[in-house]
Amino acid sequence: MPGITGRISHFVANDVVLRESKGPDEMFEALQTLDCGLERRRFVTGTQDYMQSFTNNHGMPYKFIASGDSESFDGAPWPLAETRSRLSWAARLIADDEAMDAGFNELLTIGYFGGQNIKYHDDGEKGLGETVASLSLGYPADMSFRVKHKHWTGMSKSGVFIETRPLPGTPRFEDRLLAYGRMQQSTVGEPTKNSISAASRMEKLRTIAKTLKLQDNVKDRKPWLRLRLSHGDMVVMHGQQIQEYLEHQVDPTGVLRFGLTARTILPEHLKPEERPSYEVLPDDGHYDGSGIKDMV
Ligand SMILES: O=C(O)CCC(=O)C(=O)O
Repeated sequence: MPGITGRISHFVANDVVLRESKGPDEMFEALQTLDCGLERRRFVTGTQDYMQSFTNNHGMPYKFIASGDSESFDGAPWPLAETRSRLSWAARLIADDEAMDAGFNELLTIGYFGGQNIKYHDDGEKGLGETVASLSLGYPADMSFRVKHKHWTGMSKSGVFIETRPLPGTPRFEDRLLAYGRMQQSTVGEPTKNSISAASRMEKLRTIAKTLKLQDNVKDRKPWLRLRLSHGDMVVMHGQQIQEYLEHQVDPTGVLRFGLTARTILPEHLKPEERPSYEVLPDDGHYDGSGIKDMV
């Protein structure tokens, strides 16, 4: 993606993948018959509202927008460990680094029924690894990515110029890039030739937003990327900047879909009381894509 270090990869399932043993067809069937403990959970934001869709979480706890306990992969319905293994395999192909050696340690399952969806958000919470992958089962869905509000307009909602490199294609890109470069050269600290106080820096950032006539106008902000996720497809998002600059939403097109998303929760970011009582072992790596390799 222009200006962003990172990759979004779409793995399109073919008939071999769909029909293989423990593949998406069997998983979809099983998720409808096994008790997966899907439930509507409350948002963690203090409201008493429930999320529309039905969720559960396995492996390390994920401090998601919805509250609720996490459960061990041991004893979980088989499609969940199978999904973890497939997503870890896909992510290793994209993220060729040690961080993926143990595979993902967390899996969030979302069941979407008639008309439910997940609105724009990012998966860049503190304490997450920089690779996130998901598997789609059931009705197709549209996954859309768009530039976040502040990165689109170039300023915060209170009118302060933001100090991150602008993305090509966003309003006033050239001017913002120049202003960004200049601001990078001045530091906050003891007054020196290049240094200014925090208060005058803030004032300067407001002035830049006004001078550049940045507008809090997002009507031209169309999705930058739209993927039609069919049954069995996987998506791997790799790179912290994808989550920093972009947000995504997922809109199922039919009455029943499961979206299973795996992440790496960095244990050092969990408080002792947040750690699970069970051990989350590395993924056993049993899925190796051999069904597809055998075709070639
Ligand atoms: O349903 C999906 O495919 C993805 C859900 C999602 O965006 C998330 O868990 O962050």
